[in-house]
Amino acid sequence: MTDLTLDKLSARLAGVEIVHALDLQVGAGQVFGLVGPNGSGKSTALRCVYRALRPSGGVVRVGGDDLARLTARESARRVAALTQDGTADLDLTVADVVALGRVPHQRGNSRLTEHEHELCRSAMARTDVTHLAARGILSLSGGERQRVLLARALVQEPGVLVLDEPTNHLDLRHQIELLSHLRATNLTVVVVLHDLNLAAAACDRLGLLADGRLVAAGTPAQVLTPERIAQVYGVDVTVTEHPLTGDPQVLFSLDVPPPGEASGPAAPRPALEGNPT
Ligand SMILES: Nc1ncnc2c1ncn2[C@@H]1O[C@H](COP(=O)(O)OP(=O)(O)OP(=O)(O)O)[C@@H](O)[C@H]1O
Repeated sequence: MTDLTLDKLSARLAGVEIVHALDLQVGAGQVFGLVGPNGSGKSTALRCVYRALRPSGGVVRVGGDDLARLTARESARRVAALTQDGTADLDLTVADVVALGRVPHQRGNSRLTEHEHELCRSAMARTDVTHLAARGILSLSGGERQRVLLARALVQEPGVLVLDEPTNHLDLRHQIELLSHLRATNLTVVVVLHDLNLAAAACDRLGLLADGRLVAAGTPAQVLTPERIAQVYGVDVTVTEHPLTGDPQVLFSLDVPPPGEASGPAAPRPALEGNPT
C-alpha cells in the first residue's frame, strides 16, 4: 500500500497562484476527502497529484518518491485518476475503455493476459457495467460513463486513486455504491466531493480548502463543525450525528438566512397545488 504526501504544494494557473503551500498527509489505504467551496483550488491541487499540472512549488510524494522524478509510465502505474476532463473522444466500446487501464503495465502492443482479462471482468462487475461491455462509450449516460471510468481506474491497479467529483451524474444508489467500492478497494484514495454528508460517510479524513489554503484537516467530525462551515461557505447549518453510524450529518434549511443577516420569521410555504388540506 502507498501513502501520499503533499509537501508545501503550490500551483499557478495563468500566472496566478491558486494553491498556496498545501501540506497534506494521506496514510496508506486511507480515503481522504477534499472539500471546500467552488473555486477554492480542489481540482487544481488534485491535478498536481495526477501530473496534469506541474506544481509551481513543493513536492508530491507517492510512497515516499517525488512524483516529478518518476517517468510518465511509472507515475501512471502509481496514480490513477477519475476526473471531469477524462471523458473519451473516441467511441470505443466499454470493454476496450476498461482494458486501457492496463496500458501503463504493458510493453508495446502486447495482448491482455488471462489475469488481466479477469481484472477487467472483476472491475466491471464491481462497478455494475458488465451489461454495457459491448456498448460505445459515447452512447452511455453520464452516470454509466462515470462507472466505466472507475472500472478503468481499478484495472490500472494503482497505489493511489484520485477522483474529482466522482458522484456527479450518479443516482443515490450508485453514489453509495461508488463510495462503498472506494472504501473496499484498500487503495489510498483522494476524492473531491461537494456533498458534505457523503464526504462524512465515505472518508476517514477530510481536508477543507478555502482560497487555495487548507483551513482544517482531520476526521469528518473534527472538520465539519457549524462554525467552520459558516466561516468557509457562509451558510448556517446544524450538525448532528447519524443515528446508525455516528458520522456527522450537516442539516440546513432553505429558510435560514446566511450568517450575519437579520433573521426574521420564515415565510410560510405556499401549499402545493393538489395538496389535500
Ligand atoms: N486555466 C485557468 N486559468 C486561470 N484560472 C483558472 C484556470 N482554471 C481554474 N482557474 C481558477 O482557479 C481557481 C480554482 O479552481 P479549481 O477548479 O481548482 O477550484 P475547485 O475548488 O475545484 O472548484 P469547483 O468546486 O467549482 O470545481 C478558480 O478561481 C478558477 O477560476
